[in-house]
Amino acid sequence: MGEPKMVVDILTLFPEMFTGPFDASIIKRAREKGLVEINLINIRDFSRNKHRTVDDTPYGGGAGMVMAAEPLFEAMDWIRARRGEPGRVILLCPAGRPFNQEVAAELAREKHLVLICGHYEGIDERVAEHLVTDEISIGDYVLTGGELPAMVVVDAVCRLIPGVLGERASAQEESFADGLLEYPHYTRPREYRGYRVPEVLLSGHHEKIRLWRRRQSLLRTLASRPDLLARASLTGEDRKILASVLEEIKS
Ligand SMILES: Nc1nonc1C(=O)N[C@@H]1CC[C@H](O)C1
Repeated sequence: MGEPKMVVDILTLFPEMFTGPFDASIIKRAREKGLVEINLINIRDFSRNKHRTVDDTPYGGGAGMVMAAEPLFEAMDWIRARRGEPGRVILLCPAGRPFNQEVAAELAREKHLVLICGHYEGIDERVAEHLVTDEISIGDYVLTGGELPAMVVVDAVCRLIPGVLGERASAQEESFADGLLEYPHYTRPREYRGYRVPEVLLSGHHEKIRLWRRRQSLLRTLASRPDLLARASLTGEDRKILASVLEEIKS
């Protein structure tokens, strides 16, 4: 097995949270194929006191606990000693850059990512100031820890690594790559409880099917995410399809 295409070191207090998602399906296969190496590193192993504490009360008072800097600095020293300077050191937090497909594609080009999963009220600011290169948020809500966000980021990034999805990469990538939502998918049977598959998909007419799918992507994006449509890279054909859709709506 050659060098993995990507190494992800995850600093977490709960490594056991990751066994399920990373030992199944596509991520599992990517690891077995040696396309990605995921190392779960327990922050508590780098605590330098006999009670193995990793948090403490906040300076300035206030409720809750703060994750201490020392174990994270020590863990980063250990990572650097083993594998050199990571490409990115990512802190998952609500204040971070909103995670999306573009960010996933950017991270998928890196050789070595470190993800830091926070807990408690937050992490000593010296970690963000002196260790972190990127703060990323998976959405505007507050979770109990950074582990689920880390799984989301790893999932979205790993599937973009060449060879992970194999030949199945196509459709989802194409549609999101140009910023549109996916067209609807159908499989056997042709009719189920009276619900039929659109005739065009049974026609074997590839050009009609391509056009129908593109129209569906445009319609869905227009209806659910007009903001994406405004930013999407549309072709002349797309604009014609949209014009005809808007005509139909008006009539
Ligand atoms: N939304 C998010 N996207 O990334 N991370 C989060 C998030 O809610 N993190 C928690 C906040 C306090 C605790 O430290 C962990």
